[in-house]
Amino acid sequence: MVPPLVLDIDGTLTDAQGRLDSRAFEVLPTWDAPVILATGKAFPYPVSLCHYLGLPQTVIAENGGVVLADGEVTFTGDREAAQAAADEFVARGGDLGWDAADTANRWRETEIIARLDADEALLREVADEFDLEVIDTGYAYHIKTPGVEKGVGLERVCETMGYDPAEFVAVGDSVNDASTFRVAGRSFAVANADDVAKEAADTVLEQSYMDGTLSVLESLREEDAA
Ligand SMILES: O=C(O)COP(=O)(O)O
Ligand SMILES: [Mg+2]
Repeated sequence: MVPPLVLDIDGTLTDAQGRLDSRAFEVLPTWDAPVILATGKAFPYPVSLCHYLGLPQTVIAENGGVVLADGEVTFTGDREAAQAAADEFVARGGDLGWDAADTANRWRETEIIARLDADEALLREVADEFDLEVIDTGYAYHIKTPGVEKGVGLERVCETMGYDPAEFVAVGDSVNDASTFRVAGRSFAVANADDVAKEAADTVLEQSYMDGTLSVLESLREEDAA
């Protein structure tokens, strides 16, 4: 049997331009074990990706703030505090880089994000005053509740569905994947990963983006066939 997978989306299933790599449609629907998408993106993104991949909807969104397993959704993280911090950031002259109607925050339930060209020092200063943290995934700044992490989300999925986290193989590219790497049995950082992810991973891959991810999946299939 191939092992179950927990996969990051941006930087891991995408290309360098952030587009989903079409090879995901070949390899993931035919994977003969659970595939969990674990992302910093808002809830609708991984849900729709599962839908169009033809995968059961088991997702970790908003860096662990939202978990869907066995049809049950759980939310952790203080959205109101994140919103208050974001409002304060704007009141002090900061710019999140999106307006209220933007899809980046519109469906976000447990945290708020800012574009990477936002004033990072001010964002961190304000977040700190609200007992929140800021993480930089390479795709956005996330203003979030400390302790809400993808790895905790994976543990929740496993509790709900009766899986063992140690059986999972994780692939990811950034700081928000480090917690997943600690919980999963085996972990791989793609070559484009940031230093935190590379440090946390068991193995740093030679190839970037979906090329790296596919190299893991191919070797897992080879191990299974051996
Ligand atoms: O939402 C982000 O900032 C990054 O998303 P990811 O966790 O799928 O890489
Ligand atoms: Mg990523």
